[in-house]
Order: sequence, then C-alpha cells, then structure tokens
Amino acid sequence: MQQLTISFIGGGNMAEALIAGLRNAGHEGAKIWVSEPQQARRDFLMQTYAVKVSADNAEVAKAADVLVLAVKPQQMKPALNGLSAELKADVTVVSIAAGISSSVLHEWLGDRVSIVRVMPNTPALVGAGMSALYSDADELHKQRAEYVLKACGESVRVERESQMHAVTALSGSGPAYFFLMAEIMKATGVKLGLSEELASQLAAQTALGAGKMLTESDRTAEQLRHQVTSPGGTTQAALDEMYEMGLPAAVRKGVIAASKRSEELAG
Ligand SMILES: NC(=O)C1=CN([C@@H]2O[C@H](COP(=O)(O)OP(=O)(O)OC[C@H]3O[C@@H](n4cnc5c(N)ncnc54)[C@H](O)[C@@H]3O)[C@@H](O)[C@H]2O)C=CC1
Ligand SMILES: O=C(O)[C@@H]1CCC=N1
Repeated sequence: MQQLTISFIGGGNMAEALIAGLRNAGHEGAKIWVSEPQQARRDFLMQTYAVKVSADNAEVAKAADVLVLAVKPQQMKPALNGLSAELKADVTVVSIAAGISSSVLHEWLGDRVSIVRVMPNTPALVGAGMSALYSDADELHKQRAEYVLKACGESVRVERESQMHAVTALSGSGPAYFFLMAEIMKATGVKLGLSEELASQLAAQTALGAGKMLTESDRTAEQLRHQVTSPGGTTQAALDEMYEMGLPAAVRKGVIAASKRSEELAG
C-alpha cells in the first residue's frame, strides 16, 4: 500500500521523537518531510533519519497528506502564515502544540481543514510514547493521526477538548517529573558513596522496572508501593520522610500548575 506523506512544520525535540517512531515502524524516509529554519537541525534530521528537509514551510505543507504542527505554541501563528492555500483538500492537520485549541487553529488555517489535536510525549523516541488525541473531524483523520502515534507507543482518544489540559499535565509533561526523580536519586546515591555510573544505572533501571510493573501488572500503583514497603523497613523510612517534606502536595501542585499553564497558552 502507498504510504502517506507525513510532513512536519518544525523539526525540534518532539518532531524528532515522532519521526524516529515512524522510521522504526518502517515508514519510508522519502515519505517524511520536515521544514525547519535551523540549518544544523535540518542536516541532523536528514542524516539521522534519511527524511526530506526544507527551510520552506509552504513546500513541505503542499506535499502533506498528514501535516504535523510541531513548533512551540508561541511560534505557531507566524509558522502557519500563508499555508492554508497550499494544503491538499483532504489533508489531516495534527497539532501537537500545548494549549492551542482547534478553534484557534481553524481561525489560522481556515474552516475547511480537518484538525486533530494530539498531546504526545518524548518517550515516543524509544517507542514508549503515550499520546492522547481529540478531534471532531471524520474518523479517517483520527485514524491517520493514530497511524503516526501508534508507531511511537500507545494512543488514546479523549471525548472533550477541555481534557487536553489535564492530559498535557500528566503525560505530556510527565516524563520530566520522572526524570527529575531519577536525577535526585542519582545525585543522592553519589553523595552516599556510589560512582556516577552506578548511581545512574540503579536509578534508570529502577524507573524502567517500576514503569513496566505499572503497565503490565494488574495491581494499582498504591498496591505496588505497599508490596515494596516492609513495615519498619527502609522504604517506610524513606516514604515517611518524603511525606513529611510535602512530596505529595508538591507533585499535586506541580501537575495543576502544568494544566493551568496549558489553559493560559490557549489564550
Ligand atoms: N517536548 C515535549 O516533551 C513535548 C512538546 N509538545 C509540543 O510540541 C511542540 C514542539 O515542542 P518541542 O519539540 O519541545 O520544541 P523545539 O523548540 O524542540 O522544536 C520546535 C522547532 O520548531 C522550529 N521552528 C521555529 N519557528 C519555526 C517556523 N516558523 N517554522 C518552522 N519551524 C520553526 C525551531 O527551530 C525548533 O527546531 C510544542 O508546541 C510543544 O507544546 C507536546 C508534547 C510533548
Ligand atoms: O513543556 C511544554 O510546554 C511541552 C508540552 C508538554 C511537554 N512539553
């Protein structure tokens, strides 16, 4: 079957994660186009993933069956300037930008385009992405977006566009919360006398193992935590201190701040 041409406006971190997923899933490099103003970034993407690159958004948009908008929210309006007239009639526009609503995208691209809003995350780079999508466009367009997302991990649909703020706060930004935890664990391991290399390995493999248990076991996070926590033992000592220092409140407030920021970006 003929593969769709998937074009990216913006070739930054998140575009790269999706491109890596698509290439690993067997999507041809010649059927992936990326427009990106930075020459060094274009060269890197072309050399690493054998994709087509350009500095011209219109050229890339024109070729697209699926057009992925992968610039920062603040960069979106200028990036889309003049693109509307270039698009194929049945193009699927997939926006991964935090905050920007479908109605704002329709204002910038016109009413006739089919828009799918998606919130992916960077673990897409290693095939372990978590994406959520919202769209009121036809099923075909949702399925095209899912084709991209499922090449990079799991994908779910949400029923209301307003839920995208919470999705962004959980899975979009979420990898950073776990990375911060790994950073702190590693640094503390070093303070306690481990080498950098060993402390990194212990933190990373523990994160992987905990993640696999969360996704593969039929137990809840709370049940899995109880399994590790022997009464009066080391884990209990750690968790008591973390609660005492306000870790749950800090995480709760952080997630809410991310959701609020997503609402602010929506304008
Ligand atoms: N990084 C992440 O974990 C996630 C990011 N997102 C969303 O993905 C989008 C991109 O984020 P990142 O990849 O992190 O940003 P990034 O800054 O790494 O990538 C943006 C790229 O767009 C390019 N660019 C700037 N102006 C442009 C223009 N006018 N035309 C074409 N390209 C242009 C930049 O040179 C840059 O390479 C954002 O809207 C963000 O909300 C969504 C989910 C997760
Ligand atoms: O930090 C951000 O705004 C983007 C959206 C979700 C993850 N990164």
